Amino acid sequence: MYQRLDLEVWDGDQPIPREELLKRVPGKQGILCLITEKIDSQVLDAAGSCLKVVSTFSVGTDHIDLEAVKARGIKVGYTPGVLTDAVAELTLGLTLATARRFFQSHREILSGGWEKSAWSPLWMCGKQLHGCTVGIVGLGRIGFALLLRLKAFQVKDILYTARSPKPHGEAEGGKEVKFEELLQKSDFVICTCALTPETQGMFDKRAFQLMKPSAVFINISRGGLVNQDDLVEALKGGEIWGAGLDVMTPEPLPSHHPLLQLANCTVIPHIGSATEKTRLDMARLAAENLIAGIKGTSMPAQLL
Ligand SMILES: O=CC(=O)O
Repeated sequence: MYQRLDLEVWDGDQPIPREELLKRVPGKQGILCLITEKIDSQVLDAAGSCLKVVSTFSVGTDHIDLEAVKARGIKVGYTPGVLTDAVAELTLGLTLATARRFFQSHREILSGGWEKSAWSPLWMCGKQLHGCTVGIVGLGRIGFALLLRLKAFQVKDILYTARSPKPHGEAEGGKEVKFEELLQKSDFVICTCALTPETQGMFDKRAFQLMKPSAVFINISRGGLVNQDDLVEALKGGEIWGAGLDVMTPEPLPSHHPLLQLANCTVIPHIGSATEKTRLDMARLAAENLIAGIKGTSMPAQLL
């Protein structure tokens, strides 16, 4: 039995402006949003009592006020699973790009630095994964997919933190430790955990001071996990060796931002899940969640 759904689509190049969103949501039964839209009480109230579902085109849901949604009995769909492999691959790529100074090396070619130094034994030296200890903060789907990939690099140890027991992490050779121990022992600290009120700002001055001065810090999760001023200081002061960021605050990062002035910081523009296949799979899943939420049938990926 077919049911007709009327769609109102924002197809601007930029995210929908807040005012426009507030103007368009009244009376809608479902909202399909991106991470660029803050879905809070104001939006939910503007939508009104017809609203049955918020379907986000993302695995992260920190842009949605989940308490406010829950209080109104509205369902939430998201896109876990379909992006795990793309993000795990990107994480590995960013780790290598940071540790082996890909972008810095490229800039050296463009600026004539290579012609000056030629091939020389210590020029552009970085860090290698082989034989190292890697710490994964948050062994969710993406953290675990990363763990599996890291094994192929023959790292020495893989440590991880997790909110609940992760026997599959141990079974694949990882070791669960406390956050502080992970920071102290890891040559690479890779953050893959969700942004929640508990994890907000967890990478602060104290965390960077606990890390080895030779440590590489990677964040592919959310910028809000990091106290960015503390990170800039840690990179400038040599408290850690380098950082690779796919996420930061704010996004987009202004082109004059201090993080972009640091030779030991590799920054890419939140492209973790950006492969053609993955973005299509996310689109399909978000649409299926939306339709199921409106029809009241079971959603393929329901968070609430
Ligand atoms: O950051 C992207 C996502 O949460 O899917």
